[in-house]
Amino acid sequence: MAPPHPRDPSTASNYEQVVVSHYSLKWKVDFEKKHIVGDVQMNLKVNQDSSEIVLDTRDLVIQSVSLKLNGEKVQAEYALKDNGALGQKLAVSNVSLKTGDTPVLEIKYETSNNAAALQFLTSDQTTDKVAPYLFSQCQAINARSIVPCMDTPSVKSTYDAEVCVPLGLTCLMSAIGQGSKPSECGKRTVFSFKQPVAIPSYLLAIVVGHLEQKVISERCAVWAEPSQAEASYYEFAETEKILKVAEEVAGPYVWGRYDLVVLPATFPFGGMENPCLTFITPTLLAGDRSLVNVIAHEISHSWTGNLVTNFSWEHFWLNEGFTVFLERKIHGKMYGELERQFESESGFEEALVRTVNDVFGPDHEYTKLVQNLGDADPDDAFSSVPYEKGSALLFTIEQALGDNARFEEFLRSYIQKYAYKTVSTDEWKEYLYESFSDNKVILDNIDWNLWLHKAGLPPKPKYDSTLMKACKELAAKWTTEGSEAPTDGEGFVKMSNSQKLAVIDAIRVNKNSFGDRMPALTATYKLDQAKNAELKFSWLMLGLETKWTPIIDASLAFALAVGRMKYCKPIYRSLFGWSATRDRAISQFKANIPNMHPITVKAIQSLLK
Ligand SMILES: CC/C=C\C/C=C\C[C@@H](O)/C=C/C=C/C=C\[C@@H](O)CCCC(=O)O
Ligand SMILES: [Zn+2]
Repeated sequence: MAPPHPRDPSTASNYEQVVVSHYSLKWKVDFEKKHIVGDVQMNLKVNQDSSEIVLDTRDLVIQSVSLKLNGEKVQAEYALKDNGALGQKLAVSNVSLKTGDTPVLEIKYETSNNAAALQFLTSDQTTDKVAPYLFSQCQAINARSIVPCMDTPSVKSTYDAEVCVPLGLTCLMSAIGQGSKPSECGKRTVFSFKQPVAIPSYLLAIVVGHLEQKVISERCAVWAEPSQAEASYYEFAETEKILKVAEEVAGPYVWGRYDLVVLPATFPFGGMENPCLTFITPTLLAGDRSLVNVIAHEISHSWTGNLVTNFSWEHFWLNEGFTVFLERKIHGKMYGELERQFESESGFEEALVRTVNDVFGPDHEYTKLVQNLGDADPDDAFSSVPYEKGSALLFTIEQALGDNARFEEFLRSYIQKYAYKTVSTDEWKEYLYESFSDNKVILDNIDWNLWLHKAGLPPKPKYDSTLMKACKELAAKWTTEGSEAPTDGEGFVKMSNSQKLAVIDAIRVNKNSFGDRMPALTATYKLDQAKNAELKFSWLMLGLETKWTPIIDASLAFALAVGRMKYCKPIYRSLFGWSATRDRAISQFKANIPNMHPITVKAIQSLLK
């Protein structure tokens, strides 16, 4: 038997005694004051006798708290107490709750105007500049800044919501829309939602803005500001097709709708798997569908993450490593096994090796697969390690077992077993051993302690390098001293976008022998005109790493325009670390703080410490 769960360290809630089964939200979005005025009713279930209910909050102004048991109001006291990096805990005390009780707790509150989960944008800060905009990002522990809650992935609850927004704006949530009606005063619109599948708090999400919908299929649509609607529709037209392949791999899709919303450029991530409504960065609008792998990733979360959820953020790799693995399984089905092998090897070399060796260093705690977060903010530990080390572990196990079809069968049964639940690393491992009891010797050969609990790089899995070989050979022509660099772009032009990226990344790895070839590389491959954000980013980084001064303006401009942290964080890190650019970069960053997402500001500020 897997050992009992250690407590989730990132929540103050007493979820072992009491859980929230349902949240009923009434929100009024106030763009003038940049806050939400909220009323939440929580249906609780008492699992162990308790004299208190403890919730997570962050910067909330609590106006009233009332508790009812069997429809009768009960006397309760409440107090807010500082909880360090985890916010403030709200304890409702002096109550007598018995196992089996189902009390209802109602809290009226307001969010602060620097709520960690929210970015309010003025009209001028949006793409179309016609209306203000609001979006949320609750993962990992920011839901507590928009609603008092049990902010732990180990508690799953259904929710419904009524959200009152200014007339003319559209409100979307991580739920199924139930329509809208004019508010009582007629000056606003009230949108209603229901999420009938129990979700962890980090999947609560809201967007309010001037949005247009483009229908992709019966269950899929894309939402965007009108000027980006057509381009978004083109870019993500394959969503239904990907969803169908995902169902073949992972099982039936249980969430009803799968919509996308293309957010403003300040959105800090590539995508966020909010149920029924994935949030997407506009940096995916490459014009040629070349970055649609992010959609396969977010779709995969509909099973790994949203249905089978990591027990705590210490087991985040169970969300992300599995999702990357599934994303590449889907690509393998769509574009062939060689493509899956190539993407897996690229992920290992470009993301994992770089993060472990260059960003953290091989002894760093955050390079471990299973984390020991203690009272640290889980956001601080976020990196590509759980994504790539996690998926490399699954790749290694699949290869060792030597039967891909059976391993896929195992994935489906794992999803079925833990659907609607949470899972820890020990539970997953125990189920793996149970499923492959006839292959125990093979599993025992895996160095579990090294993979799960040691810092640094794991052994590199054996990939089929057919597609990677061509990239490395082309890159070598640029980095072999004494050899003649290519003078035409022919070989490069014929490659897929991900291969092009692998070429530039391989040059970055061997940049010390690249010399002064940056102008020639840029001109030969027209890299200064790249529309694909991944390629553009890699080109900028190569320029910065080789201290090519013409790259400075383009890098500053990219970091200013793009709030996706995957890009702006390494660019700022590099600019801050180069004496020729440090002062300019710091003043650009500081001047831009009012336009930036609070999560991104915090991340860039940490580079300056
Ligand atoms: C070990 C770390 C434990 C927990 C961290 C959990 C969440 C971190 C938080 O900062 C939120 C992350 C959200 C990520 C959303 C999407 C990613 O897949 C994007 C990856 C980067 C990108 O493509 O832009
Ligand atoms: Zn993900």
